[in-house]
Amino acid sequence: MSSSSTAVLLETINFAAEKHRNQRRKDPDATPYINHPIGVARILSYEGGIADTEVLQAALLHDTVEDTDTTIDELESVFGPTVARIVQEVTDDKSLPREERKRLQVEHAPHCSHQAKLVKLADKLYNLRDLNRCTPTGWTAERVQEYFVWASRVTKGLRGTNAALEEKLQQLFFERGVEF
Ligand SMILES: Nc1nc2c(ncn2[C@@H]2O[C@H](COP(=O)(O)OP(=O)(O)O)[C@@H](OP(=O)(O)OP(=O)(O)O)[C@H]2O)c(=O)[nH]1
Ligand SMILES: [Mn+2]
Repeated sequence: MSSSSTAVLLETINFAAEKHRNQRRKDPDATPYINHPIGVARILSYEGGIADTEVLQAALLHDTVEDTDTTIDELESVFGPTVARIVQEVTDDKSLPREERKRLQVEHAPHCSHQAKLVKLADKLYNLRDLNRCTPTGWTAERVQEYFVWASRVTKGLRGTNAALEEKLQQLFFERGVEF
């Protein structure tokens, strides 16, 4: 693979797009899922000022292991150990019950690497903005509010990682009346 970061990022976007090709978001328009990982990487670059290529790659790939047939070993062989490790850190164990997965995110957030914390901040910021944009199919207003409350608990454990992203998250929690 070329060592230019532009070529590396294009290779990574293409890999993620192929992996998520049949997946859609839960919004009423069934937006292509790939819009989410691209948007998370773009938040890190454009709003967070992050230029670390491996963090941007991990953002692009962050839901491939959780939501597609991709394995951490595959990511390691294609993109190297650092990118694979960051994705591993932000991957939920889908064999666990939902409540347990949610609890573990709150518990683990403060212990993640700086690079993984950045991806987690941008992931939450994207998803909360998406909830403000429209309600996922089948979600009640209560479930949306619960997601904000839970996200604020995860985000508290990520403090001191990126001031710009944390301020934007804080504003979203404030608008919802959620303690942060
Ligand atoms: N807001 C929103 N979220 C959507 C939409 N479509 C898919 N999602 C995904 O749904 C997840 C949040 O829904 P939940 O019901 O709380 O989680 P679950 O799918 O893991 O059970 C997020 O997963 P994630 O990215 O892995 O993040 P996390 O919530 O697990 O941290 C988010 O990306 C959509 O239209 N709007
Ligand atoms: Mn995500």
